[in-house]
Amino acid sequence: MKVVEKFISINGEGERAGELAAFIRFWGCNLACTYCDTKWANETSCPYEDLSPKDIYDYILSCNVTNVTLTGGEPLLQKDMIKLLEILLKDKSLHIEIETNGAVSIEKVAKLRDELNAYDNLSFTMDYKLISSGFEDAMILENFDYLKPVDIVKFVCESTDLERAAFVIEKYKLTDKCIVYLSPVFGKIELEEMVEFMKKNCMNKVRLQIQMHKVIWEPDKKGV
Ligand SMILES: C[S@@+](CC[C@H](N)C(=O)[O-])C[C@H]1O[C@@H](n2cnc3c(N)ncnc32)[C@H](O)[C@@H]1O
Ligand SMILES: Nc1nc2[nH]cc(C(=O)O)c2c(=O)[nH]1
Ligand code: SF4
Ligand SMILES: [Mg+2]
Repeated sequence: MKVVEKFISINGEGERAGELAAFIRFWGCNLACTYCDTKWANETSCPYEDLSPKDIYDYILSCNVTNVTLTGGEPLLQKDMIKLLEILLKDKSLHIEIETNGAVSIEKVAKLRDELNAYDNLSFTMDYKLISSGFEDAMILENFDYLKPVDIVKFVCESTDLERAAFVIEKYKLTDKCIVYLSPVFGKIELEEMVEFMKKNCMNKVRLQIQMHKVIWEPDKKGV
């Protein structure tokens, strides 16, 4: 599997924000979002380590942390992802979070989670890419069918995206299915504007979420 960086940090996003996690960042993506903060990881010239699922599990064990974030790039493009998850899910002490872009089917992973009844050990944080990303047309809407209450759908927004985010949340009744986040494209929208929008649109059960690691460290620092 193509790994461009691996590190321990606090998780800056998601349900376990603030908790320590081992991060595995995989190389390559099928999208090229305008705002992507890890474009470097998607470049053909980006160096990577070729690690087996077992190598990755051994690294995770060596970290001595129980949360694991699989990210990228787009982690679900890695051909051994199911093998990796089969190994990780045998270890009931781990909680695995998969950051995915909504443009790759989550069906196989979701079905593995069903088979293993592993809802306490695996969750998706899936983006719904909005207009400003340039990739709304790539969204696979069937992915919504596989989401469970432990999962997150995240809408990363600029000002021009807010109305569309509210529309999609309502149309697919996402707050009834899973956790829903609105998150700013870093530095591109005032947080106050997002809160005012949430108030005006009575966005109950939707949460504003900020990338904590960009507050703690320089926003483009790698490995944190
Ligand atoms: C780098 S992506 C990797 C995982 C997957 N490719 C995806 O897009 O979900 C991880 C998360 O960072 C978010 N992200 C990327 N660039 C961002 C930015 N400039 N501001 C806020 N969030 C950003 C993405 O929307 C996604 O939720
Ligand atoms: N600290 C920290 N938390 C994160 N949560 C999700 C991340 C990601 O890049 O997907 C990330 C990241 O890059 N750093
Ligand atoms: S899908 Fe994720 S990794 Fe790919 S370009 Fe968009 S934000 Fe970056
Ligand atoms: Mg990141």
